[in-house]
Amino acid sequence: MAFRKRREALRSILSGSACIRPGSVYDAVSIRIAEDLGFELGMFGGSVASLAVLGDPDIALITLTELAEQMRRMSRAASLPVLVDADHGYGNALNVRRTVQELEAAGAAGLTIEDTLLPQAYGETKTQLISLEEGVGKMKAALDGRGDPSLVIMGRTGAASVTSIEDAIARARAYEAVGVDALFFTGVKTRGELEAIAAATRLPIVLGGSPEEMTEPAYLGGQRVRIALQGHAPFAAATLAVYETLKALREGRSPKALKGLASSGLTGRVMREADVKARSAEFLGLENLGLKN
Ligand SMILES: O=C([O-])CC(=O)C(=O)O
Ligand SMILES: [Mg+2]
Repeated sequence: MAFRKRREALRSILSGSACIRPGSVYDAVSIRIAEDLGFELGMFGGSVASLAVLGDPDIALITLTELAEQMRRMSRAASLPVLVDADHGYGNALNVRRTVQELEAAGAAGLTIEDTLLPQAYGETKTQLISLEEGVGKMKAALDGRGDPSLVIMGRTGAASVTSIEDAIARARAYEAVGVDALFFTGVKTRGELEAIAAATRLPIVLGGSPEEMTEPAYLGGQRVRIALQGHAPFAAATLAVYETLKALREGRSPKALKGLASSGLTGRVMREADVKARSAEFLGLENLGLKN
């Protein structure tokens, strides 16, 4: 699927009336699995990008080049539209513009730019925000960096849990006014807060994590929430699986006695083996490569 089609698919989620749950993806294998399971959208979180690429926590150590390269690998592996968490845009507003260009070229369907001060400032233990004015400059730069008008640009704020709901609303309205496509909120804790946000804004809403009282899709859809994240359990599951497998091997279990491994059928699907087989027959003159379907 051409990148534009992926972006249009994300746009149609945003302009619809339902709230969807994206699949958390972080590499070529996870995006193919999410695509095969019928997810409408992949979410490439900054936290899992950092884990998958560096094995490090989410503290803005990953570089734009590393993030974009991982996105490019996913874009090649599958055609599922992906929303990328582009953190603070890897610097000031001029860096944001470059970030948008790189992620667009890497095939992202959409991306978020947030107003968190990153990396963490010296001596500050709590999350800090940049000013509303600087946030607006970043959103304008993001829109200016877009070459394909179908690329979705979301303004993201965590103000709800850092300063106040009023501040989150003021920031969202300012980002809305400069032309972002959607508003992404983290730290919204109650239905009352979400309803205040929905009443004061007009763009589609994306929620990055929602507490128990806000998980009902019909309720969320009614508040203009079009995408609600649900964490990054797949990465945690994969980590445990690798841990348990290596531990069992280290303890002397024979590879044949291991549990919880992907079947050859599942591995073959993930590798798109049937396609490889067909291409090998056509281009290499190999009718039987011995590949399993
Ligand atoms: O975007 C998300 O999925 C939430 C987030 O900030 C991260 O995981 O880094
Ligand atoms: Mg993040």
